[in-house]
Amino acid sequence: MRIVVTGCSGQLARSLVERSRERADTEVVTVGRPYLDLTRAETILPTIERCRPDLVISAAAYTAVDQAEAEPELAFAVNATGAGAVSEAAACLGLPVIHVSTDYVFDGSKEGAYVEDDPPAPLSVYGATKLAGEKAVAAANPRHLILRTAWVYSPFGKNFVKTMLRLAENREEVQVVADQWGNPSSALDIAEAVLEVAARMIQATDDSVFGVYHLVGTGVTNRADLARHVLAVSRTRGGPWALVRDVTTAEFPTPARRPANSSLSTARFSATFGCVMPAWQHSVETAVERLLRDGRR
Ligand SMILES: NC(=O)C1=CN([C@@H]2O[C@H](COP(=O)(O)OP(=O)(O)OC[C@H]3O[C@@H](n4cnc5c(N)ncnc54)[C@H](OP(=O)(O)O)[C@@H]3O)[C@@H](O)[C@H]2O)C=CC1
Ligand SMILES: Cc1cn([C@H]2C[C@H](O)[C@@H](COP(=O)(O)OP(=O)(O)O[C@H]3O[C@@H](C)C(=O)[C@@H](O)[C@H]3O)O2)c(=O)[nH]c1=O
Ligand SMILES: [Mg+2]
Repeated sequence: MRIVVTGCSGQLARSLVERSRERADTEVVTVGRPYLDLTRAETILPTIERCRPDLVISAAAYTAVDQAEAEPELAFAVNATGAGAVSEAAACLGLPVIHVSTDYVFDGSKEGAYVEDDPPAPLSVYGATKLAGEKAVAAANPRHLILRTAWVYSPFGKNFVKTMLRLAENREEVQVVADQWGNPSSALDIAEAVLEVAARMIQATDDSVFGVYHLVGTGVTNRADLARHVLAVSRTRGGPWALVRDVTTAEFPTPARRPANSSLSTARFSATFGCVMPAWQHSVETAVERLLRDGRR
């Protein structure tokens, strides 16, 4: 099977490429700017068509959560209009689409884990544009999976795990919010699960598998405890370390509001696809070890 993924340098795109190399029957091709630009609708269908894929993964997005507050039009163009156009292109070519969305569609006021049917109520421009993207993707192509993930980290690109290692190099202490709870998710683990379900989607003869699913690492934590785990692993492997001081969100103001609890239930995904994600602690350990060994890219 040949899969086209939007975005070339993205964490998930690069993880999909890496994981596909372990599968003889799977080829992943990434397409990005300038050839496929989500803000230039006319670039989308021809670029995807040229790759002759069996399935499209819509992973490219405007992911700068704070920056999005200052440029909502661009974030909307990429995350909503652009995502919808990718889904429509897939539909035109007779292909199913897997679109990646976020925990930030929720406001974080729920006690316990969000399920797929809980009402979304984004607090940020990024969250609102991703929610609009979900709707556009679903409207354009009935053969869609919308996978909401969260707190993604990997050896690639920008992410919280790499930020903590970098900060610890020059600081004795880092201040991290302890009142934001969620599910740290390894892009490599997500990629593995996505390639597993991709095959199922291509073969699906009825529409029952299509829809919205939550797909995150197993277990819930807060940002400060995540940082502490990253740096504890780093220290035992001879890497940088710093003390993590708990702060409140009020003490660490940012342009975008973020949910206090955006933990997601993966019960629907596991029940449908028989796939359980590794514990977040274990995957963080693997990622930190690799980052210390191979350097941060
Ligand atoms: N990172 C996270 O914590 C989470 C991410 N998600 C979602 O998962 C998906 C993958 O995230 P992740 O891999 O971390 O993203 P990254 O931020 O690592 O990569 C984003 C990708 O989108 C591409 N992109 C941005 N704008 C455009 C555009 N106009 N046209 C074409 N491509 C564009 C970038 O291209 P370029 O290489 O040219 O910059 C880049 O390849 C996204 O949909 C995101 O919303 C969901 C939950 C958590
Ligand atoms: C760097 C840093 C951040 N923080 C806080 C700020 C914020 O409230 C929280 C997370 O900060 P970040 O900006 O690293 O992460 P953020 O950009 O909010 O990450 C989000 O990205 C998008 C794409 C998603 O879809 C989400 O699932 C989520 O992963 O941690 C600290 O408390 N201390 C620090 O030193
Ligand atoms: Mg292969």
